[in-house]
Amino acid sequence: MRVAVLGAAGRMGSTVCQAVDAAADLELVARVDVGDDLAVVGEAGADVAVDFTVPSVTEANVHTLLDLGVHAVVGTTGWDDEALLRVRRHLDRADGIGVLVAPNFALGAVLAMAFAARAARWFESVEVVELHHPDKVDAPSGTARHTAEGIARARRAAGLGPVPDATTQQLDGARGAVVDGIHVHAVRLRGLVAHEAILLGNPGEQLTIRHDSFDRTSFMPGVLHAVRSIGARPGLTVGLEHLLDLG
Ligand SMILES: NC(=O)c1ccc[n+]([C@@H]2O[C@H](COP(=O)([O-])OP(=O)(O)OC[C@H]3O[C@@H](n4cnc5c(N)ncnc54)[C@H](O)[C@@H]3O)[C@@H](O)[C@H]2O)c1
Ligand SMILES: O=C(O)C1=N[C@H](C(=O)O)CCC1
Repeated sequence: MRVAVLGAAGRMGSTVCQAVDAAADLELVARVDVGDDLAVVGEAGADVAVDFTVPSVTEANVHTLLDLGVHAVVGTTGWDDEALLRVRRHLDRADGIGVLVAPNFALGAVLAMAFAARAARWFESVEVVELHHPDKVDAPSGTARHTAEGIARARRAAGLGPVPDATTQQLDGARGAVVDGIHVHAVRLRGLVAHEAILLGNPGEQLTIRHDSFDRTSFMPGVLHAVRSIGARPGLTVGLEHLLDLG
């Protein structure tokens, strides 16, 4: 399978290039970064392109890949519902092409999100804390947003109301961001890579579900699994969990 990497000079993109190069069944045919014409992806005959660029350009990259007839595995975060809908509509005109947008490719992170959604209905309170390196451009993380959305969906399905919060006087930002009614807090600290803790609270107890990525190699098995799988998944898929049999 022929693979192109967009954002190839970046922290994730360079790691993906190494992982693809090391895979016997995959061939790295194009490394794309700022200033490069995406046409090279088609000229190189890529079957799949992996996008680890920046939030401001990733949607445009995906539309170009669809025009080239290339499947896309997208790890870049910052996606909102409107952008996903535009890609979904473009896919209606791109027969057989698959796009996966996944905020986190680490198996442990995907499991942590699934565990949090399963636990959510049993707890009065839930908040999400994400912790990353200070070179990250977006906050909160795509993983935290996806986590909060899954928790909120589970709480709604169980008929739960809003999480309790008596705050009426605060400094701006003190309660973090709010994603679907779930408070999300972002820490940026030198020495960190990617970490998330989901805090679920009831009278007299707390359940903490935590995932840590200490190295970007943690994301690679998920990325390669997606590269190998996307050709059989036409349309838009959001979240690596849909490519895993989590039971
Ligand atoms: N899904 C996951 O598992 C996962 C894991 C880590 C990071 N991420 C996300 O991936 C993205 C990249 O993270 P990073 O740490 O590698 O960032 P980075 O800044 O190290 O890398 C981004 C790369 O994209 C390049 N780039 C910018 N504009 C471009 C364009 N128009 N075309 C091609 N390349 C372009 C930059 O020059 C840079 O080399 C972020 O959105 C981050 O949140 C996702
Ligand atoms: O390093 C980053 O940037 C990461 N971004 C993703 C996110 O925003 O959730 C995944 C974790 C690492």
